[in-house]
Amino acid sequence: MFARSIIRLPTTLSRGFATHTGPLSALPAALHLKTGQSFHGRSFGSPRSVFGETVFSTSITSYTESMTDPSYRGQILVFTTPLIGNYGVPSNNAPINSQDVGVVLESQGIQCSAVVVADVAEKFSHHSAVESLASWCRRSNIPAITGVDTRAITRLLRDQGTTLGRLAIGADASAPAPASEQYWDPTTENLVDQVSTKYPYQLNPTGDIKIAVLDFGAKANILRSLVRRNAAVTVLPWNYDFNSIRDKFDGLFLTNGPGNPGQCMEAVSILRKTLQEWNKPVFGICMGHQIIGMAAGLEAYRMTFGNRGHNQPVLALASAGSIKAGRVYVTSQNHQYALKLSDPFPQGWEPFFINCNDSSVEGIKSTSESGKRVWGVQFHPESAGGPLDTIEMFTDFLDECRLYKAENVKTPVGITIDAASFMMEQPARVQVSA
Ligand SMILES: NC(=O)CC[C@H](N)C(=O)O
Repeated sequence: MFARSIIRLPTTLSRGFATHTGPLSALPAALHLKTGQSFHGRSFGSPRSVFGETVFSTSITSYTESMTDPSYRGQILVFTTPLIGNYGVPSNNAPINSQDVGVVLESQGIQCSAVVVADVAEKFSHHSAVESLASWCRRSNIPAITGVDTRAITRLLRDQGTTLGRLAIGADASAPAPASEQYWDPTTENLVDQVSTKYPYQLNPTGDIKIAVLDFGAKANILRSLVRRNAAVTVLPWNYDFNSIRDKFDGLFLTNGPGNPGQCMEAVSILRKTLQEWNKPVFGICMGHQIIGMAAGLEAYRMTFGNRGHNQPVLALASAGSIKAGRVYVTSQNHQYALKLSDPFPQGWEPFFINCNDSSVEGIKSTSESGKRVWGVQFHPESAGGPLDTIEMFTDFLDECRLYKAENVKTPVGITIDAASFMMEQPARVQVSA
């Protein structure tokens, strides 16, 4: 349905651009859904078949960032934008310096299980591109399908909800679809444990404010956004006993992460204790926000098809820092779960943002009377990709940490974190994610 001619630039337009063509394989491919529907097309990635949870994203750009976002772990990612791959894939090697988080994209490599596109661009053109989407998928062992009607798939997923699927490649594509009990459900596993760092590590150790990060599968741009604002960041495994070392830090940050937050109850109990006994600022994004909410006494539930895209409008219900009550911010999102809007809200907490499309809870905060400084947002202020409407929330959080540190003489001003005193044995270079 999407004419192949739309990816052929007239020679006058393409002249002067570095354009490249990646040969596509002729292997057949099929996307099977557990609910019985199948879509047939051509393979352009690795020649292997996978199971996964089939989700769609409405983002029109940043396929490289989405595919490397660890929150997509276990998922077959359907792009609703018809032409994907036209600007290729950049090198993921960041220059080594003190503010380096080690990667250009959102983690070390592709995190989703597979990708589904209507029309993969065989030609790509961008000054930073080093390879085509097809070659990146093949090199990363990630299967991919093109030539399928992604509008029809998306309409199905919107009606029946996120659905377990199988991307079958080659001979598997012509074989019958798997029986419904054969579909693997990634949410039954603790995906966070697969992508969280196994060892603590530090970034920008000379920064002026010491922030601990509980890593549920951090997007690199969250770490960059903290480091670029001069935070000294210590990244900890998701279930690290933070309370045993919390006095070394001026603030705590909880990252995004894949799967069901119910798999992370260990982190919920650690945080519950932190919130009861510690008054320093705490900020969480997406999975981090869900963990904060659960520790505060709210319930998390699974949405029908979640929110994945870069144009989700959220209404601020309260003012804090750069955020003004009554304003609508356009946000980047990738989530399947959300916090339930309870009435009344747990004591000491209030809703912070609400989604303008589906009224889901998009943020919570501690009330000013509570004496706490805690925020969680369901959306991604760090973007990558998406709009930067709420990026200053990182500055707000670090400003609060600096203020608290300045006002409380008992905070560890001048204490140098002796990493060896609490870190496990670790390799020389620890990856941001598995
Ligand atoms: N981006 C995220 O952190 C996603 C959180 C959680 N895995 C969800 O789907 O709701």
